[in-house]
Amino acid sequence: MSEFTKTPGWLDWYTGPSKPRFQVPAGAVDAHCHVFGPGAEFPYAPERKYTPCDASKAQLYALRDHLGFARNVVVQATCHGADNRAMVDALVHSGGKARGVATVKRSVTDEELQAMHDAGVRGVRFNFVKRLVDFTPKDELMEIAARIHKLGWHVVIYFEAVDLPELWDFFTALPTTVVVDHMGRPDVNKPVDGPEFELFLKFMRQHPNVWSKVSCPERLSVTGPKALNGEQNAYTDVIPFARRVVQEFPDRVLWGTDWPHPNLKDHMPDDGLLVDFIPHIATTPELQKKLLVDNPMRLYWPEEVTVED
Ligand SMILES: O=C(O)c1cc(C(=O)O)oc(=O)c1
Repeated sequence: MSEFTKTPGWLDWYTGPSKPRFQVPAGAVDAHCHVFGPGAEFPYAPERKYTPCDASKAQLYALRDHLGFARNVVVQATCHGADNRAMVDALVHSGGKARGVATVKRSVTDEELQAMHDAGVRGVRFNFVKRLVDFTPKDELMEIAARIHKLGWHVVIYFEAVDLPELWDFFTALPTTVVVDHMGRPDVNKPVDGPEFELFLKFMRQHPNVWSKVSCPERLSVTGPKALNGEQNAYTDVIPFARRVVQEFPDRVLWGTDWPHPNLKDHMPDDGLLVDFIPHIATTPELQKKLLVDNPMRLYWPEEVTVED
């Protein structure tokens, strides 16, 4: 029994997801998902801002198989702080089918970084969403970025669209590949060709080292409809934003389920229907293969990618 009590109102992940109608290409990667604990084995961090339900590696990998994916990228969830044991445990029990993104402090040693690398970690996450984490000084983050750069890792950044102007100089000074979580959380009430999203597109246009996850429509959508009850046209208000990014930057986009969907307040999506969202944003087989196979393989399993000449 876990000693942890979930945050009031916590929504658990959806049990019994539907089988997607959209068949993902062979070798597809779910490039953004998490494990939570289980808390009895991997305690949640004292500094966490929420206490989730448990979501184990076995449950994650069962979902992977059910949805037709081949691999996962497990991103350290903020409820585990900089204690990466649950995520690393998931990687080492994946049979080489999972890579990870860690959260580290400046005090992390080179030996610890190397051990994480050996387990399959290939990036660190810098989080600027105030409801999720306390502020880490930018000079500390820059120091971490310089160290992980030497390992060939990248930086994953999570922030809200309104904060991009303030964070611009820091982000554009990062020496690594930079992967933006959930398209920088655009306000989809605003126009797709308005100044806020234009700034994000400019960020990607001017900086070829910046990639984006076109994930989390269930989090960004205001008007839905929700991915529930067989809905094949879910989250239509998010489609123009994600489609725009996929079309303009087809070689720098990633997709992930975001399972087990931390902190959703309104509904918990059927993950099978979330997969059916993909062809609405990557509209051709070529774009789908880049999004789901070629791009994540290049970033996370480059040693398996054969370069065609
Ligand atoms: O928006 C969120 O609440 C959220 C939280 C986390 C996390 O707690 O790590 O990760 C995500 O990708 C999204």
